[in-house]
Amino acid sequence: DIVSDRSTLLSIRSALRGRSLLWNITSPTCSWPGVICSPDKSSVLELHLPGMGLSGQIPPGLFSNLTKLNFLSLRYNALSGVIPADLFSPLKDLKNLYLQHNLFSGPVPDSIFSLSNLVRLNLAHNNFSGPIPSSFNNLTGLGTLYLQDNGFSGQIPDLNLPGLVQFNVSDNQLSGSIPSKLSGQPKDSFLGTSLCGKPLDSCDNNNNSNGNEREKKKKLSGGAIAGIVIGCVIGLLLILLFLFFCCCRKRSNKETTRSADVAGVKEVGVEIPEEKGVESNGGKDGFLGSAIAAIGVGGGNKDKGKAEAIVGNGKSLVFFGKMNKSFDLDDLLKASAEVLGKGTFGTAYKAALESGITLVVKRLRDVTVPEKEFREKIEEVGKLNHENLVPLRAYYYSGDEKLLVYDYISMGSLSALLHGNKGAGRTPLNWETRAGIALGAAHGIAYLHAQGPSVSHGNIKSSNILLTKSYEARVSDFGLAQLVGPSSTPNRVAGYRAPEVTDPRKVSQKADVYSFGVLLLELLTGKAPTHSLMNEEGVDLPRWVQSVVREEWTAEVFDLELLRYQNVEEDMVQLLQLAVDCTAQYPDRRPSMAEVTSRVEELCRSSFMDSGADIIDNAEVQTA
Ligand SMILES: Nc1ncnc2c1ncn2[C@@H]1O[C@H](COP(=O)(O)OP(=O)(O)OP(=O)(O)O)[C@@H](O)[C@H]1O
Repeated sequence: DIVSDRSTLLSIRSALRGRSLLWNITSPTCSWPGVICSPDKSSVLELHLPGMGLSGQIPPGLFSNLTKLNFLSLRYNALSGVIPADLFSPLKDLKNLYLQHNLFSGPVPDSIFSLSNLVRLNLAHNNFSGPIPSSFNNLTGLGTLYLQDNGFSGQIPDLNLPGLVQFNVSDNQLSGSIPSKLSGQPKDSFLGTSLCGKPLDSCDNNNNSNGNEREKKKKLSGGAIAGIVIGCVIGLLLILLFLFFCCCRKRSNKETTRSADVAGVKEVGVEIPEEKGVESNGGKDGFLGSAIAAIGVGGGNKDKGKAEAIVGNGKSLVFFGKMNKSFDLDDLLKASAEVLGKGTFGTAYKAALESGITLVVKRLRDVTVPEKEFREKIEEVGKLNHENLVPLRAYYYSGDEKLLVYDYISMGSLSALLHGNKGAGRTPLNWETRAGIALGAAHGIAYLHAQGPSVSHGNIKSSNILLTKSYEARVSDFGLAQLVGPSSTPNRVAGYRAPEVTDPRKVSQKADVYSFGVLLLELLTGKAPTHSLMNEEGVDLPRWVQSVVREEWTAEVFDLELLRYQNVEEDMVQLLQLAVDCTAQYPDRRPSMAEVTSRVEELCRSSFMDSGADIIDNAEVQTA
């Protein structure tokens, strides 16, 4: 019953150090973070303590009373030592056991093999050792068995688990042949071992090639020495030849300069230090004009000619709105440039003008619409004006070149911020910031949709949500999907695309809502949807989240960085619900963008009024 469950949880609290100490003994057991009870609150069904900083050894009998537990997650902690053999014996109903990313050592505890209801078992990224026990065969309902990155040795036993879908033993000291029942698993599941046989190379090949290689090594050793000597002599000769060539060139250069001075010729040039990432003509300078010409023409002195041709052909930049024409095409082409990235529609350059203004120039490729239509459509885009959109300042159109000029948004994209630098020194994105970004992006998209029922963005994803210094969201790249051919659409938009979309140039407003829903899931889970095919369940982000939520493991989906904040779970769950609604399979079941915006607004209001979203620091943990 709940009284004995509570006493077990309290002993867990005193045995394992970490954030679980924050369980407040004056509040009911079922309200403690990570504890999920049965609907009548009579027993604890799930215990989720991922990334709680738990450490130390687990004492025997620690889970003795939690007999109704079906989900136990202790992943991403620093728990260590040998797990007591009978630790899991009382947990007869356990279906999911997640112990990955700890420091456990020794053999797999025997009691695991008595858990006849177990469906998912993850022991990966620990220091478990010894052979992989054949008693895994007792777990007849097992669907997932992850043992990668441990110290398991010897052969894989003959496993006969009919329901096994996910299996991984990579990065262990295993050898011998892979049992035939596991030959249908992907190669990656066995890499970093000395195993052989399907899906890896056949064991015969392995033996032969090992033998051959050993022989070759023996035979080659004499020839190798001779080779090294000859190589050294040739190398020396080449160096001498090179030095001789350099001397000759220097002398001839001096002569040329002298003759130019004599004739009164002086070349004028602005020296700009070479910038990292500039796609320039052979890396000689960092001008945008040169970068663009280098791509179009291929190099040499033609670059200059090309840049001049763009300026000199009578056409010029077309400006939008109140943007005073403080620069012209010539200034733009003379700006020092840095490649920001290659996107669906072309390459984006950061261009720093001599006047101090920084802009972004997008060089479109594969523009499929005729000039008249292009100009009409881009004029429509230029007229849009909202604080949550990246303003299009100007464009340039010629037969060869189509350039779009935007404001430079200094903090880069949400994608880079969420998935870029995961190392030390990174500032975690807190709940308020994430909710604020969601709200800003929703406003921007809702404004686009308000222009008319046929107006949509068509390419909503985290690399198109740019952030200002104060983390305000600016939606970019709107209106471009209709201008370029479908062939140039890379796969990375796939994770955001609504299931009904077949032509990327025809994305409805409801399909935008779907993509926005995926973006919300990305903000909440910290997972990139484009990588989701590689996630544990092998499905896309919306389906993964839906399956987790359906089985009521909601806390498992959130980004670990978000679990550091108190009093916001309710709001996080509400935003998750909204994301799930947006990613409904059928378009008419999805809310409109206007409704989405008011729901995000509502929860931001409640979240920001409640100023309890503070980071729990270690000092508080110690004193709680
Ligand atoms: N106005 C801008 N200010 C700052 N960075 C920008 C700006 N526009 C684009 N970027 C950044 O430049 C990079 C390339 O952008 P681009 O829009 O060309 O491609 P993408 O967003 O990766 O893909 P797609 O073309 O499908 O939108 C991205 O990292 C993007 O965040």
